[in-house]
Amino acid sequence: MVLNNILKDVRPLHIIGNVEIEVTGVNIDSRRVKEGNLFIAMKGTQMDGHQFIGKAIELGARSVLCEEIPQNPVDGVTYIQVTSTEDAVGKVATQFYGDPSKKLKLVGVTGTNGKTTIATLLYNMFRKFGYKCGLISTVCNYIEDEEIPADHTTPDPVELNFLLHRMVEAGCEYVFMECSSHAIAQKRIGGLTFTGGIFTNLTRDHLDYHKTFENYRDAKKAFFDGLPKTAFAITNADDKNGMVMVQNTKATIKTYSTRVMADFRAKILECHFDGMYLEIDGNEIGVQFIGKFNVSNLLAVYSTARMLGKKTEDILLVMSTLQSVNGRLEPIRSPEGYTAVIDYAHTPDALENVLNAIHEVLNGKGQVITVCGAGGNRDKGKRPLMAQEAVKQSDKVIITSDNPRFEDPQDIINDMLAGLNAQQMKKVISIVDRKEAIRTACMMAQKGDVILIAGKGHEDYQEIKGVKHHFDDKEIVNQFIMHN
Ligand SMILES: CC(=O)N[C@H]1[C@@H](OP(=O)(O)OP(=O)(O)OC[C@H]2O[C@@H](n3ccc(=O)[nH]c3=O)[C@H](O)[C@@H]2O)O[C@H](CO)[C@@H](O)[C@@H]1O[C@H](C)C(=O)N[C@@H](C)C(=O)N[C@H](CCC(=O)O)C(=O)O
Ligand SMILES: Nc1ncnc2c1ncn2[C@@H]1O[C@H](COP(=O)(O)OP(=O)(O)OP(=O)(O)O)[C@@H](O)[C@H]1O
Ligand SMILES: N[C@H](CCC[C@H](N)C(=O)O)C(=O)O
Ligand SMILES: [Mg+2]
Repeated sequence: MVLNNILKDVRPLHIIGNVEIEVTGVNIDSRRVKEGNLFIAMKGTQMDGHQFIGKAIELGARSVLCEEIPQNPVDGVTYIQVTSTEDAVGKVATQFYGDPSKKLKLVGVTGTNGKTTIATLLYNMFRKFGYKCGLISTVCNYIEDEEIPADHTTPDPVELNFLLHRMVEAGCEYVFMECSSHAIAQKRIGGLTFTGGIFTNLTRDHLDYHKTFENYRDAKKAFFDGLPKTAFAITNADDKNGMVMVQNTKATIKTYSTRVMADFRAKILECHFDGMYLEIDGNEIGVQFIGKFNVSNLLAVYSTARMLGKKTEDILLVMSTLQSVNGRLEPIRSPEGYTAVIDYAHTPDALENVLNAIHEVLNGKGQVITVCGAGGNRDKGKRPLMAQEAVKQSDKVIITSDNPRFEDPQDIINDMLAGLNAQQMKKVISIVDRKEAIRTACMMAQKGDVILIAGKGHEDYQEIKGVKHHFDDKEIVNQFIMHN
């Protein structure tokens, strides 16, 4: 593609060189540059991409998009200077890949918890309707049946547009994607055209990155501010920030709620270990999910399907066949009669909700043993709060490691323990080795008890000092259950 065409939506401050050259690819990482690529220099949180311009040219970049043109420009290389490469990158990637989001019905999901659940359930539902679909999520990306491993919840703009382009080529009509707050703040979704957006909820997370709750909220809100008039914005009226999210959007606003008046409503009629009976918009339906928060998730799915033109009866029929998403409230029954539940809860709010869900079903008939930790190099403020939530609704708590990343695992555990008083500490033991912690929980559990293993869900690794070691909560539980 010709460079000038890729630059259609950006406003260059200054250009050196020829813009009529052919571009073979767009790249934000010098290490991946190939002959004829356009290299975009991004100012990151760790490094400044401008320092890699020379390296990118050595590897074959023939054009460079940057905020500062280097002092000694190389002959034969085209330099385009813009005010913000972060602003430009999405627009450039979109053009390079033929504006794929315009050829798809793209729906984005944002909020602290529930994004993966909702996006995955929508993808499963629309495939059951018979459409070709794509999914962009924390667990894995999909182009129809093809699995593409995910590094991030939301990929960088180049990878994202490449994925969407491949989805167009594969004939996909609908794509459901998670929009993380990092991705919105870093404009990874810049240049995309959304058919609709969904807001789940807002509780504390990622304050290490966003610094204040208000910044975090505004990052999420920016997604709705950017939706076009033709799109829909579906928001959770039960969340304190539900209406804040959509107050400046141009899109058509729809609300969902399990508590107050809203466009789409649901309530729980009955609740068992195998599922719930719900009333959605006046219709009764059995679903294979437990937990109040899953009613909100299912309602968000229902509202979206309605906004995408599907009929109530068709939606409910498919909804009753949907099953829990990998690592989200996934039960494993032991022969001794206790149940281990694997869940990805890694925020105080998610822990509270998942424990609520367990108690709703347990109904006082067994003990709850919780195994949890907190991730390293992430929001430290949530650690004591997570320990408090675990203790509040458990009979025993084993505090252990999650992904320590570059921190000392014992320091993270100490941060968690610092949230507890002497009385609460009586319920708690700490075991740094996560495998040992899970084994201990399995040994403690009696018939009728529930072990909650929280924080890692679908993850099949433990990240220690930059290395991902194979580690799968589900695999480990199954091992101990077999050998007991
Ligand atoms: C804090 C954060 O979001 N960081 C992301 C950001 O990295 P960064 O800004 O720190 O980049 P950097 O390392 O400083 O490098 C700056 C630029 O120089 C380039 N570079 C760097 C080195 C080199 O040799 N050559 C080169 O060209 C880089 O490609 C980059 O363009 O941009 C990078 C490229 O897109 C991402 O890989 C990186 O994700 C890091 C690994 C990360 O852990 N991100 C997490 C926190 C994240 O984004 N999580 C959210 C989900 C959170 C949730 O909701 O739960 C997600 O969407 O996954
Ligand atoms: N609507 C909800 N409200 C509160 N908690 C929820 C909700 N949905 C799911 N959870 C809890 O949060 C955990 C993560 O759910 P999910 O993976 O769907 O969220 P996410 O928004 O994709 O998270 P991430 O930001 O890590 O990608 C689940 O394991 C569950 O414990
Ligand atoms: N997307 C989240 C996932 C957290 C999962 C938890 N296991 C942890 O490592 O903290 C993050 O990167 O913060
Ligand atoms: Mg997710």
